[in-house]
Amino acid sequence: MTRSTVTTPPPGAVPPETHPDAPGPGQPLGPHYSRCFGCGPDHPTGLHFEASSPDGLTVTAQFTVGENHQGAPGLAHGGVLAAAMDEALGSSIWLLRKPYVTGRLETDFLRPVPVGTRLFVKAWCTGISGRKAYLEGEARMGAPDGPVAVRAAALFIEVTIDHFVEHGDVSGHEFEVNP
Ligand SMILES: CCCCCCCCCCCC(=O)SCCNC(=O)CCNC(=O)[C@H](O)C(C)(C)COP(=O)(O)OP(=O)(O)OC[C@H]1O[C@@H](n2cnc3c(N)ncnc32)[C@H](O)[C@@H]1OP(=O)(O)O
Repeated sequence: MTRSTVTTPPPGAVPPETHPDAPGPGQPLGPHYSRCFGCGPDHPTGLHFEASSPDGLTVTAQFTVGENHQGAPGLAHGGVLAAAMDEALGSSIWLLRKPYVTGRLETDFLRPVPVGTRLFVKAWCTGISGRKAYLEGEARMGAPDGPVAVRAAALFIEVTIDHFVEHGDVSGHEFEVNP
């Protein structure tokens, strides 16, 4: 995909290190918040991601594009697909068990995605530099080796828990700080 320097690891970036508390290979990652649009089982129209990590560094996830995810009639909305990429990328950096938020998200939309399509999403970290994490991902149609519909690259920024306490509403909610 066409990439900006903002989402490309700079010289000196180091590889990510999976936290020992992260789920083991093949174990489901589970939702970080029950009402998250990406992974929450209690979100009425969300993506209901089913995610795991085959190797402790990559995240693979699946969801089916539904009626509530349309832009043009019968086709997935690009913003929903971008949200799916954001969720997968955020899930992969949460394997480090440090809180990060999306600073920049770049997406290439390569194919239209009809309603009913099962999307196979994959995301991984390409490097860490200080508070900055560099991530890439892709979504394939119908199978893990199906045609690529979306590619993404992102810069995530490490924050403290205070970010969520100060800006969000964490009262009465059970959540993990990142997907
Ligand atoms: C309760 C439920 C919980 C759980 C909720 C979890 C939900 C997770 C869902 C998936 C993830 C998301 O969508 S998260 C939601 C979407 N994202 C957000 O809401 C983030 C909103 N933005 C921010 O809060 C802020 O801008 C931050 C934290 C990203 C950065 O602010 P900061 O902490 O003051 O840091 P700052 O000095 O500005 O930036 C640090 C370094 O990063 C660079 N940098 C920062 N942003 C960018 C950028 N867009 N493009 C390029 N570079 C950038 C700066 O140049 C700087 O580089 P240098 O000078 O050091 O070289």
